[in-house]
Amino acid sequence: MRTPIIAGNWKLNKNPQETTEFVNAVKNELPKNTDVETLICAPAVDLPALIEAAKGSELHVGAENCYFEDEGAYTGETSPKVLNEMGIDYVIIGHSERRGYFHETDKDINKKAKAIFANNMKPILCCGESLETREAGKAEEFVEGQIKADLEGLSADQVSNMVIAYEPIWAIGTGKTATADQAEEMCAAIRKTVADLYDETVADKVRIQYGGSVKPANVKEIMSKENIDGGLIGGAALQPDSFLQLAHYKD
Ligand SMILES: O=C[C@H](O)COP(=O)(O)O
Repeated sequence: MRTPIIAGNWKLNKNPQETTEFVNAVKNELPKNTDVETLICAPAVDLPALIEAAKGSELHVGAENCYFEDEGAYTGETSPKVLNEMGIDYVIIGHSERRGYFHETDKDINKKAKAIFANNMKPILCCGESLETREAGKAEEFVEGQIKADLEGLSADQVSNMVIAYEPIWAIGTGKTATADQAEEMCAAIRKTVADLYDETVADKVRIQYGGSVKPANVKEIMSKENIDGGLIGGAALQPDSFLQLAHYKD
């Protein structure tokens, strides 16, 4: 039985004070972790405020990115070792905005996944195709390639415990959601890729989220699909009311 995970990805939004205000507004209203796991992934500068405000609540805390080295001469990067020491649970890797704007490759993403596990945190691995790739009928093939490259060398136990987020680029921040059936079809294909690379047990355990214009109005239908175990949500996770509605999609 996979526990659903509703995660906010704040991207480059909010300062530490706004972070504290958000968490204080939601923390006593969240579902029990055993029912629906909730998570906020915030910019690195907001993480101390996020961790402090979330203490003792059901809310998990995550980073939006990290580097693959723990320390050294890497100006401007964020250490996975320090994220773990701070109390971070999850780190997003491979978001299409990082692949696109910051030229991150599957090799970088694979190294980051290994560094995150080495530091006792869990990666949320994003994958997803462009509109052009989808219209060429190559979405499954493209995402399968990303998954194979990004998971290379990870153990069955590691993959069982991570999260994969399917985020079609054409649905991010555009208001254009993939239909629940399109999202389910791709999440099922990702689970099959994991089964082919590992086995059915691993595929059955790994949690797969959908991301791309998820909002309170469509979350229930998306979450009703067999292979969708959660949402990775940008815009609709910025306001406490909206985040709480997403977290309580079962009610
Ligand atoms: O990581 C989150 C996704 O990029 C989705 O963003 P969005 O919910 O604003 O479309």
